[in-house]
Amino acid sequence: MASSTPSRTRVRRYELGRTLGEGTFAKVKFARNVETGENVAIKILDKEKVLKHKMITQIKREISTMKLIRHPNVIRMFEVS
Ligand SMILES: Nc1ncnc2c1ncn2[C@@H]1O[C@H](COP(=O)(O)OP(=O)(O)OP(=O)(O)O)[C@@H](O)[C@H]1O
Repeated sequence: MASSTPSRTRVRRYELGRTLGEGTFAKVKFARNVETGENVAIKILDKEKVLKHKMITQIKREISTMKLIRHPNVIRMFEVS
């Protein structure tokens, strides 16, 4: 029997859901880890915009900072790829 559930876009082990917000260089989407069932926000960078505005160094710095922060009032970054 055919399933009526629409197929969802997958990024590695994450199943993408609705868009939560958009910034200048990225879109943030709701996502679900299909292995653990955990819900997360996934940030997808627009590579062309990042390169055009020479933002790579700043973005790498933001990633390094986020990796260091562990605070109950700050979002936790799980992985970067
Ligand atoms: N962890 C998150 N959970 C839910 N929504 C989020 C999360 N992170 C970002 N968003 C939403 O996505 C939007 C875009 O986030 P992003 O970090 O790309 O840009 P920004 O820092 O808000 O803006 P800019 O990059 O233009 O300075 C945010 O404004 C927010 O609405």
